[in-house]
Amino acid sequence: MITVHEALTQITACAKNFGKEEIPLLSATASVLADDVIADRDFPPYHRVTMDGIAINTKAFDAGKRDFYIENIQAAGTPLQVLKDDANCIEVMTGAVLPGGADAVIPYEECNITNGIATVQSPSIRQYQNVHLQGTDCKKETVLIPKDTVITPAHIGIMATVGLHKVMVYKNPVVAICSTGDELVDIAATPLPHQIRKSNVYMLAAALQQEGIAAQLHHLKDDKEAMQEQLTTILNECHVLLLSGAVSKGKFDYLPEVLTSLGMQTVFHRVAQRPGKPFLFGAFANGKLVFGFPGNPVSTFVCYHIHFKTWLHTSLHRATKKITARLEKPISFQPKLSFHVLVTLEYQEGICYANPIIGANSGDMPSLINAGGIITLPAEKDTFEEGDIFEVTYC
Ligand SMILES: Nc1nc2c(c(=O)[nH]1)N[C@H]1C(S)=C(S)[C@@H](COP(=O)(O)OP(=O)(O)OC[C@H]3O[C@@H](n4cnc5c(N)ncnc54)[C@H](O)[C@@H]3O)O[C@H]1N2
Ligand code: MOO
Repeated sequence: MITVHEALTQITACAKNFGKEEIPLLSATASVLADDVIADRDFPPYHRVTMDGIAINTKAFDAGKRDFYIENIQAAGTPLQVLKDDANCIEVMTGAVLPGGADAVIPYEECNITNGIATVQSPSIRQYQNVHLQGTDCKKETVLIPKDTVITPAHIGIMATVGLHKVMVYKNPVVAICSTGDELVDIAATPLPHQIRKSNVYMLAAALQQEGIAAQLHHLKDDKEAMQEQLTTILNECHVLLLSGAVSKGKFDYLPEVLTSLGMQTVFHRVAQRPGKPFLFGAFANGKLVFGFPGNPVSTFVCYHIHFKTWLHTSLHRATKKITARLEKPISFQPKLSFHVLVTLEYQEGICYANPIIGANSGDMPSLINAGGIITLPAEKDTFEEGDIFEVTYC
């Protein structure tokens, strides 16, 4: 049985490049940028007026002039005007181009305007006051957002400002999710006493939605031939297959055998971890991958977040969001396995505290309700103290 570290190394080595694609700007949030976003012009692109008022030449003010004849009005969105006489002024609006010949803006609050003359009341002024000078935020051709950045709404705004109505992002893999097991019924059905609803696949589909991936859901019967047929079709239509269940030692856990008969090479089966010990990872010669998560809901959930997300994020050049937190309660754990502990996360006075959620077992779906993250405790130790600091994977 391999360690979690070895499993993650093998999974990372199977990271794939699914190419790039251009998508509409408004569909790009949460995708990963595949090209740098470059400033198409200076920011701001012209000397931008930042207060409504009058634009004057400071030399006239310094020479003692206070009464300025108003030549014209420069509204935002109108072409550049030029002072005909440096002793005059032009009324200007916020967002307008600073008129040629002017080098300061005096807000209306500091002027008196009567009969077309603006009398400046400010005791002193500064050159370029209330002017956002061209190129001071950044120059044309600057890399504004480097590739490999996860796109946020703020980035959408920046891309809109440089005129990108389409964005080059890394292409997501096509993911199929299969539930397995004859005890599982549709979520809309009323289960018989010996049945349960196939909740795990919805949990996986929802987690993938957070990555911007719409996965296809399927169900495999506990029947070898039917499984073989269905898997052949499903594998033809996806890059990666996520399975929940049928990977342990049960009499009807045919999946590993069926997948092998279809040509899958087992990269590893069983990892020294709890939950998720029977986790299966396989690869086909054509590059298609299989993540076989153990069916218990917490196992499926943890294997997705610890293992699949590592593969997905490496493939998509995306960093997995992690923080460090302090253990709020001591934990003891006997078997020599890495222990993935679900935790709640809470901030107190700026420090993040991780409170372990010790569920009944990995079939305890409700233990996921308050889970904010997962801490992976190393197999080499069995006691972990309150206050110990660990890296947390968000979930
Ligand atoms: N003899 C052994 N038995 C088991 C071992 C072992 O090493 N030796 N490992 C145990 C561990 S650990 C786990 S985890 C489970 C994993 O078993 P499978 O991956 O084969 O999963 P199933 O038996 O199909 O299901 C387990 C459990 O989860 C429920 N389940 C399955 N799929 C779904 C779904 N889509 N939605 C909701 N619930 C699901 C299923 O009904 C079972 O209750 O094996 C142990 N046994
Ligand atoms: O791994 Mo099983 O994952 O302990 O329930």
